[in-house]
Amino acid sequence: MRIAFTKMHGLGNDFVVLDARAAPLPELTCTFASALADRRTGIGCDQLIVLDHSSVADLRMRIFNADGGEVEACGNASRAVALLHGQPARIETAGGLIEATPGAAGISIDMGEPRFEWNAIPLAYAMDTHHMPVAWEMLDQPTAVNVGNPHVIFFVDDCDAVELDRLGPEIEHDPLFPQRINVNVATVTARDAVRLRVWERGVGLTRACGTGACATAIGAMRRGLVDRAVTVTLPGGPLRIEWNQAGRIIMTGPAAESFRGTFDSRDFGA
Ligand SMILES: N[C@@H](CCC[C@H](N)C(=O)O)C(=O)O
Repeated sequence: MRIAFTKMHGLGNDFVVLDARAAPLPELTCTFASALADRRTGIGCDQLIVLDHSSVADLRMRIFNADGGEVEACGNASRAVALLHGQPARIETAGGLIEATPGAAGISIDMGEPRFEWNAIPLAYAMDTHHMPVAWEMLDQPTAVNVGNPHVIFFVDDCDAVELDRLGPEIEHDPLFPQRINVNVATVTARDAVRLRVWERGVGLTRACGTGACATAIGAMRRGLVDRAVTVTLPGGPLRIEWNQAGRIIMTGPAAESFRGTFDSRDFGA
């Protein structure tokens, strides 16, 4: 079966986007998703995004990490999908309904409300999620936030100095996190500015993580380290994050289309 795809990215966090509304797709197995995402033998991406019809929104977005696992939310892909669809757009995800509108500095996404309860992160057992009494070497007392998907955030003096490629996988797979976790290391540089690096669950180090930026901004606001609107600068560039009066997270930033193509599904085990 020949399948059309669009290659897109948000700040270098890249996606292969398939549209099940345009033509039928093969079964979306873990093997198929990870084969497509493989940068040596596949098309290569951080996430496979599949669009489909929705009965509650304008469209539905399914998200598969590079390891093939299906997950609930992806901030950067939300902007990419909104760019493809046009805004305003209401997008159904496994993590909840999100809304995209055109913003002065790119596309704004209402990512919904953050959750902080230990079993909403989720953690394996009850614990204070604001200052978690845990440590992995020099990374200690993180905060945990669920913004549709699970994040743990460590505030450090210099996030560039953290060996995230070594500690990220260890923390991601710690039994404390029954659904695994996205690992964020952040440095607050001003009341409205944060630097961030992310080890993404099911992917590894990425150029940018939209939900990581949201979770980190909320974690920093909750600790009183920053004001209610901040610029979070990732290796791929900046995102503006606001926690508005209604308690909702608004993420604003760019998205871009890279190229379009087709592939034969049999080349990827489907
Ligand atoms: N790159 C994304 C996050 C994708 C999902 C994440 N790896 C997870 O497993 O939850 C973003 O921009 O938010």
